[in-house]
Amino acid sequence: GAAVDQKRWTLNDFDIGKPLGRGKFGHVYLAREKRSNHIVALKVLFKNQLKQSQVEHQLRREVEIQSHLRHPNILRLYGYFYDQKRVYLILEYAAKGELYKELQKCKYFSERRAATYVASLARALIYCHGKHVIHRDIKPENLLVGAQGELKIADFGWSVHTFNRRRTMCGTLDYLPPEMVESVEHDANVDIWSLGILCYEFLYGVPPFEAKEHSDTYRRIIQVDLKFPSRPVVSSAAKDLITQQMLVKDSSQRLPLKKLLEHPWIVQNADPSG
Ligand SMILES: Cn1ncc2ncnc(NCCc3cnc(NC(=O)Nc4cccc(C(F)(F)F)c4)s3)c21
Repeated sequence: GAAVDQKRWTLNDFDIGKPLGRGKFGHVYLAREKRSNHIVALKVLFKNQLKQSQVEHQLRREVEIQSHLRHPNILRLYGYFYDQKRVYLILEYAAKGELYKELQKCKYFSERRAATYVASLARALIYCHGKHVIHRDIKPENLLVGAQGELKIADFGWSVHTFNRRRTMCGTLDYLPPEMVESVEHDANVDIWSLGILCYEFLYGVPPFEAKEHSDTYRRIIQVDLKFPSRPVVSSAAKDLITQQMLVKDSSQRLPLKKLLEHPWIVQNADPSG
């Protein structure tokens, strides 16, 4: 609630629990806010690393953007605080952890599970785009799973408000659409491309343009050099959605997210509760 946002937090307000994961800039811990017993995730970032990488402005933008986003499939950022050496992000705790670990464990997802996740992501992105926010870094590492198995998009460290579309390269290459790889102007349609990459990866266990060398991935993206392995067997409805509607080079020809939710493959396979 409002109280959570305005209060000046300090580390003393929390009991720190087990580590949940480690990122490039710091670790994430399970934590409990002492007064409310509210369980949260606490991401600890080291100021000197943020300074070295000149990303402080991105962090401020993330906190600003996230403070206005409220959606069941978007991980909440409740607030932040800092001390001498560190910045702390107070985050919603996703009890079932990182989606990519689940994907590694079961190699690939069923069409029902993949469609359910894609529909949840589409609803979250429709909500973000409605607020002129594009995430730009939709990949399994940024997807978490809540206690009821629901998907949560996390880490808006690369998100921007669409009025200032930036051209910097961001995140891993695998999920970037041609217009970002060619670093031309880009808009909310970049997230539809990334959702197409994710849909492919949910169904096959690997992203479609994966290659040993960056230069090969780059070329495969630009050429939309898409191949479907013969195993696992995937319905033609799913393949049509990916090839005809999402991984389309001309960003204006990609299926609008609202239409995606009406696509037969989604309607027939996605669990409506998300
Ligand atoms: C692993 N795990 N398991 C359960 C669980 N529950 C909740 N959270 C978890 N993990 C944390 C997920 C994150 C959410 N938001 C983030 N935001 C961020 O990391 N931002 C950020 C960092 C460094 C630099 C920049 C900058 F400056 F470049 F912008 C921005 S990380 C969990």
